[in-house]
Amino acid sequence: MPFCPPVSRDRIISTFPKSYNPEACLQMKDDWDPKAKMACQDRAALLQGFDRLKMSKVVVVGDLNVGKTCLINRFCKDVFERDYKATIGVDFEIERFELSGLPYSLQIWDTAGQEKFKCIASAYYRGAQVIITVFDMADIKTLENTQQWLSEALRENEPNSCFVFLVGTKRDLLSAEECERTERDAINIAAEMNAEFWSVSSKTGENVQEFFFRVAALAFEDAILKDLETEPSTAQIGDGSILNDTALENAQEKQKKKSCC
Ligand SMILES: Nc1nc2c(ncn2[C@@H]2O[C@H](COP(=O)(O)OP(=O)(O)OP(=O)(O)O)[C@@H](O)[C@H]2O)c(=O)[nH]1
Repeated sequence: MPFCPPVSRDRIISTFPKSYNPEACLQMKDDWDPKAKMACQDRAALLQGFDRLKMSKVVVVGDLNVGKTCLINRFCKDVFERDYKATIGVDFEIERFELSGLPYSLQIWDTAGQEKFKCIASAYYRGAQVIITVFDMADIKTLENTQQWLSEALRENEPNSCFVFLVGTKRDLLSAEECERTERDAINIAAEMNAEFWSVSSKTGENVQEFFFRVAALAFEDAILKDLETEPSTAQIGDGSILNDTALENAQEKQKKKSCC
């Protein structure tokens, strides 16, 4: 099995993360899908699915200056940069988690919002499991543009293959009333986009970790369920049947050969 260093304690997700607002969420449930849960509990499912389960691609899009880079940096590095530095083309971070006892990573792509870099950035939309469309809660025009950003990102991906999130940043700049009004508008747009809505501040860190944990949990569970659909042998193992030692050794042997190749 490939070497995998331990995940830091604050990236261990053991319970299913809640949505920000039940009016605009992608899943109402408060626990993992039972099938996915069983597959995770099974050591053989870990070994067989390791290659494909380890990483999901997340693409972050939205107008320039809305706070995409700050959102990613707050989560991945716990820093906030006050001065604006435009992203040139794309950049990415890899963030490692442990979910239900399994290692899992998000590859988070930060794309440029500036028009002149759009053609470079859009080349990286393909193969996304998650699309995060970002707007600035203090600049309502940027909310109106999110649907355009989403359709451009979706165009590069298979239909119904992506989870979509709509994230409002800079909530620290708004009064409670302004925040409520903007969130109401955003929830309506999220419904049209079939997206889950979150309202965050990268400056204060409010809701940032909760948001990315939610992204990781939904993408991870989806990856496991898709894996069970495409590989019936894994599904059988995931049914909870107890493996005997020979079956487990065979699975380990198979995994060794895969990593070797
Ligand atoms: N007050 C406040 N300012 C923020 C927040 N997030 C970002 N900013 C500021 O907004 C500006 C733009 O942030 P970026 O993260 O660079 O914006 P971007 O969307 O990545 O911009 P492009 O790279 O051009 O696409 C910076 O000056 C940040 O300091 C926030 O939550 N609160």
